[in-house]
Amino acid sequence: MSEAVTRIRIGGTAGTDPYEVLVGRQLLGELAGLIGDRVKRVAVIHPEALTETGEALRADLAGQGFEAIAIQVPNAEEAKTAEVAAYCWKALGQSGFTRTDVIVGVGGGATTDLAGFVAATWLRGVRWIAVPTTVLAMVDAAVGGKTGINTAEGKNLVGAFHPPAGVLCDLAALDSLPVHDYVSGLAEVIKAGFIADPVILDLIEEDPAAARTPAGPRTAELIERSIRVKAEVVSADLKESGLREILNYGHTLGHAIEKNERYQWRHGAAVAVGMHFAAELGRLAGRLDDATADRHRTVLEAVGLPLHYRYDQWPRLLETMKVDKKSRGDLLRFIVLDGLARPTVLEGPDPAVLLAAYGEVGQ
Ligand SMILES: NC(=O)c1ccc[n+]([C@@H]2O[C@H](COP(=O)([O-])OP(=O)(O)OC[C@H]3O[C@@H](n4cnc5c(N)ncnc54)[C@H](O)[C@@H]3O)[C@@H](O)[C@H]2O)c1
Ligand SMILES: O=C(O)C(=O)C[C@@H](O)[C@H](O)[C@H](O)COP(=O)(O)O
Ligand SMILES: [Zn+2]
Repeated sequence: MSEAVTRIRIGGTAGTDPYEVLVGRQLLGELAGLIGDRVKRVAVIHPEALTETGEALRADLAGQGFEAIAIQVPNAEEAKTAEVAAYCWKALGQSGFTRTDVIVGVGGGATTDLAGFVAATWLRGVRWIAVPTTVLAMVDAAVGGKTGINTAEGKNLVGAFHPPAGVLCDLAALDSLPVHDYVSGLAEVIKAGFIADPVILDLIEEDPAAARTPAGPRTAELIERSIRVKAEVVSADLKESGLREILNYGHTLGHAIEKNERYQWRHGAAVAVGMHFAAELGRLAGRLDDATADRHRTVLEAVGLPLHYRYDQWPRLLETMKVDKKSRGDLLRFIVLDGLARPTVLEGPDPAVLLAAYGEVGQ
């Protein structure tokens, strides 16, 4: 595993400020520099599971002269609610947080999505820094500026594009991550492999058991390659006017499953089932070759991600998918593959083809 720090630059086009994603170990020394020396207050937003880390960060920042507060939020999707955002706004208000102050979001993707959203909305936007602590947050959620919360009607329905000022991926954080959460993050790594960088798939297939652990010899490479895929896409299309939609591969069904499970499934697990569905859809629509479609099953299964979901839930899933963010009016739109690393949009597929694709996924 590489001990060097890798720096991946994002953005800097179309009027957005560029920033860097740092990948390595013992990166927290970089935090104060990113915050900047004219800043008075810092709020560290962290989940319950990372109480010690959040408090240690707060104390360290206080020791460096910042007025630092820690805001503890619930774990996982419980944090992505309007109520929790309001709780954070209250904490910021009570600490006199101004436009020049900075939010640090430390945690998994749910925490960084919330922290970024709070930063986007407080005083119409303050700077924020992401310190992702899961594979999924490092390779995807903390990178690219999509922030948001869920509502009763669906996933990520309220949010803003608000890129961070920097992202610190300290690989040491992954050592405490439960294996279930580690593996869930691999779904987005595999997504990056199918949509843009097949070397990722080769590396996982070489040794799937090693891919399931932070101690694996390819951990840093898998994470860095996935970040580079995301970096390239979001640098070209921050606000999803076109290209960025490819990052939604597997998410149309995945988000519907998450909602159907009342957010008790991990995002990555739902996206894994969603990618299996998208592969079958691509195959049945005559776009995707059999070998690449089959490869979805083998690679997802090899790392322990799910491929199937309840067959009887199809009508409910279909209703939810109709209001996916990629839909336009009554037109359902899916990201499918024309081949390996050739993502494209499939618009308005025949309902019979959709059902047949779900026939491969449903059990
Ligand atoms: N904004 C984006 O572009 C984007 C991209 C992908 C996913 N997401 C969002 O990310 C979320 C999923 O993120 P996730 O998979 O990281 O899950 P998560 O944030 O729900 O974290 C999973 C669990 O692990 C805990 N945890 C986090 N880091 C830990 C650590 N180092 N050690 C021990 N426990 C730790 C969390 O508190 C939580 O209980 C979803 O809400 C998804 O919608 C957003
Ligand atoms: O960054 C993006 O764009 C993505 O689509 C990445 C996804 O992995 C991520 O789950 C994202 O939050 C989904 O966005 P949404 O706009 O479909 O809610
Ligand atoms: Zn995702």
